[in-house]
This record gives sequence, structure tokens and C-alpha cells, in this order.
Amino acid sequence: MRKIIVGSRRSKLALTQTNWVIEQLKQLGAPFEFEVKEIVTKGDQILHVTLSKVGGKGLFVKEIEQAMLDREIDFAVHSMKDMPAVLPDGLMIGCVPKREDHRDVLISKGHIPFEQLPSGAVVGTSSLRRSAQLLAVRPDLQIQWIRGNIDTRLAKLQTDAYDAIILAAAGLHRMGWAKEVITQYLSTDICVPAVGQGALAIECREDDAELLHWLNKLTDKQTERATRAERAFLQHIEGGCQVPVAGYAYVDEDAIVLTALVATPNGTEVLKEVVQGTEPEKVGTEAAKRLIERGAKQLIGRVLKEMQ
Ligand SMILES: NCc1[nH]cc(CCC(=O)O)c1CC(=O)O
Repeated sequence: MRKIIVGSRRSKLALTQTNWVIEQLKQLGAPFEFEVKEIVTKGDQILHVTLSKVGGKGLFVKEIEQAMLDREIDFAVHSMKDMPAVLPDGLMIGCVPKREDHRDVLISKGHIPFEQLPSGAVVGTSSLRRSAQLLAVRPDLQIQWIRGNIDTRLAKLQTDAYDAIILAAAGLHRMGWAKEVITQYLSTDICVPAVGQGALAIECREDDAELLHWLNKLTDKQTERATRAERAFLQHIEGGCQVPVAGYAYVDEDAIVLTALVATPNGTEVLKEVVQGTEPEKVGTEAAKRLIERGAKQLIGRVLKEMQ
């Protein structure tokens, strides 16, 4: 029986997601033995620095991708939103399982809802996307950077001077902590999720036909089409990690409905488009094109200039 080595980051969430995928493959009858190999990524080593300042998403996946190309591991389970828009040659997303809840959630001391947070309340997030959208509707809030794994952030809410923090619902659901901690699910009208949020991406080598055969059985077609549209948008808007960018798509019958957004970090300028279509890449590209027609490139240029 072939032994499949699965690479995983060491965080509780990463290991939970990895073990979930292995369990699903076993239940589907995949004729493999599995071994999990933990990999400490750059992103995990420098958790105290603002992510957008140190190179962004790629930091969580680079070492894992190299191990896959070197054949030290056979596949890896990523949170889709941590994946860069373009993959290295020889690797592919071999499977996209059914999406968890895509929304962001508010977790506040005393479970005060978002609308009732007092003026000046301190909200912890390290995401420019979240801060921009929250400030757009509540410019009276104060955003404070917070970093670390989900458990670290939940602990910081209790010990540090935050009134609330924002996290993705999906991570909390997967860890089984949702009921206990979530104050409020934020509607996508208030906070459009990150591209890929709530979805998993299983990355493997393009030439591993035997593994791909089994991964394919775990793919959810609707999630796969929706996230392809989101990632096509991400690739074409070319915002980089220093610009607030958001994209969320769902599938309604045959149509893909994508909401795409670009904003300034203080939320004073927000460009948003909703695009419908049947071909994922076309929908994503069209959303980027329409935002660019409305001045997205100039907005991104101004944001990057102010960051220097
Ligand atoms: N930014 C880190 C990250 N990457 C994936 C998740 C979990 C949720 C998901 O799979 O989208 C989280 C935590 C969070 O944003 O709350």
C-alpha cells in the first residue's frame, strides 16, 4: 500500500484541517497509508510582525511547496485564502472540498454587537481588508493590529486592551469553538470575505495521477467554481498584500455571483462590483476589469505610495 506523506503547518487549525482531509479520503476508500509531516513556515516563525509588511501570503506556503517539489511530501492542505493567486510550475490545486462558512465574525467582550460598540472601541485585526470595510461603516472605531494563531488572538482579546476582534467563522467552526465565542456573523454587505475564505485548497504535484484520482472524489464542484472566480479576480486586480482586496462568490443554479472589492485602508474609498456569469475565470476577470475602469489601479497606486 502506498504511503502518502502529508505536509502540514503546525498550528492547531492546520493540523485539524489536514487530519479532516485524511479522514475523508479514508472514508472514501482511498488505498493509502498516511503520515503527517509538520513543517514550520516563515510565516509561523515571525507571527509578531504585520503580515503585509513581511511579504504576505506566500510565507505560509513556500516551504511546503518546496517540500512537495522535492518529493518529501505528497500533498498539503491549505486554507485557500493563504494561497497566492499563482502556483509554482509542477504543482496544482488537486481538490477543493465543500466550503465552510465564508463570513467574518465579531467576537466582543460582553458580546456587544457591532452596531452597538461604543465610539472609540478598539477592534483587533491584522487584515487591511477587514479594517477598511469596518471603518467604512464605523469610522469612529479604532483598529489595533493583532497577530498570531486563532487561539492566541482569542487569548489576547481577554488579556489585552481590545474591545473586540474579527476572525473568520470557518476556523472557529473547524476547531469546534464557534458556539462558545462568536458574538455576531458579519453579513457580506458589511464585510466582503477574503478570496478563498472558508475554503480549503489541497495542493499536490501535477503528475501524481493516482493521488489526484482520489482527491477528485472529495471536490465540491460549486466551491471549486466559486473559488476559481475569486482567484481569477485576485490574480487580475494585482493588489498585492498591502491593499485591501476582497472577493466572494457563490453558485446559484448554474450562475456564479461574484462580489469583488478594492478599498483604501481607512475605508474612505470603496469600489465594489457584482458580476454574474457561468465561466469562473471570465467572471473573475470581468470583475477586475470593471473595477479598473472605475479607477481601481489609481486607488491601488495611491495606497502603495502612502505605505512607503
Ligand atoms: N489569516 C489567517 C487565516 N487563514 C485561514 C484562516 C481560517 C479561516 C479560513 O479558512 O478562511 C485564518 C484565520 C482567520 O482569518 O480568522
